[in-house]
Amino acid sequence: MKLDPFYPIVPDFAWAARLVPQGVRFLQLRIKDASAETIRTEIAQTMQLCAEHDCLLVVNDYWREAIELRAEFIHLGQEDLAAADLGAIKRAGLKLGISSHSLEELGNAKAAEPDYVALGPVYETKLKKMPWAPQGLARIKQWRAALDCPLVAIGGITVERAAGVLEAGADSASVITDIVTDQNPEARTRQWIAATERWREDR
Ligand SMILES: Cc1ncc(COP(=O)(O)OP(=O)(O)O)c(N)n1
Ligand SMILES: Cc1nc(C(=O)O)sc1CCOP(=O)(O)O
Ligand SMILES: [Mg+2]
Repeated sequence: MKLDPFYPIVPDFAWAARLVPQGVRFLQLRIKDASAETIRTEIAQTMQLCAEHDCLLVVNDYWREAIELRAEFIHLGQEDLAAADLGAIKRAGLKLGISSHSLEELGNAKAAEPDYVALGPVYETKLKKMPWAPQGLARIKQWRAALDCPLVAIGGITVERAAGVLEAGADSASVITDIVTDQNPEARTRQWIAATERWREDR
C-alpha cells in the first residue's frame, strides 16, 4: 500500500477536527490518559470525521477498541505489540503499523508482517524521553533497504526537514510538535501538505 507522505499525529478529536479539513489524508489519533468511555467516543468521532474527508485514520495503542469500532488501521509500539493479540488484530482485518528503534526491534516488527514500520527518533524529539539517540537520515536509507513494506519516519521532524526525510527513503513523515505548538496549526498543516506535494504526485 502507498502511504501519504504527510502523517500528522493528534491527541484528540478536537485536534483532528482542526487539521483534517485542511487536506490531511493520513492521520494518527494518539490518545493518552483518558477514560475508557472517552477513548471509545473519541475514536468513533474521529473515524466519522476521517470518513467524511477521505483521510486514512490510524488508531494508536487501543487495538481492542479499534477492532470493536471497526477501525481500519492500528499503530503499536514494541511493548504494545508484545502485549497484543496479533491473531485477533489480523483476523479483524486491521492494518498494522509498528514502531522500531533498533535492528532487534526492526526484526520484531517485520515478523508481525506490518503494513508499515516506523523508525524513530530520526531527530531529537521534545515530546517524550527516549533511550535512543537520534537515528539520522543514513538510518532511514538502511531501514528502507531492509524493508519490503512502507517506512514511516518520526521524531523531531519539521516542515523544513520533511524533504530530507522523504528524499532519504521514508514513505511518510510523521509529526506532532511542529504542528501542535505552532501559533497557527492549520496554516502549518497546509505548509506541510505543500512541502510534501512532490511525493504525493509520484504516487
Ligand atoms: C508513527 C508512529 N511511530 C511511533 C509511535 C510511538 O509508538 P509507541 O512507542 O507505542 O509510543 P506511544 O506513541 O504509544 O506513546 C507512534 N505512536 N506512531
Ligand atoms: C511518539 C513518538 N514516538 C517516537 C519513536 O521514535 O517511536 S518519536 C515520537 C514523538 C514524535 O513527535 P515529535 O514530532 O513531536 O518529535
Ligand atoms: Mg504505544
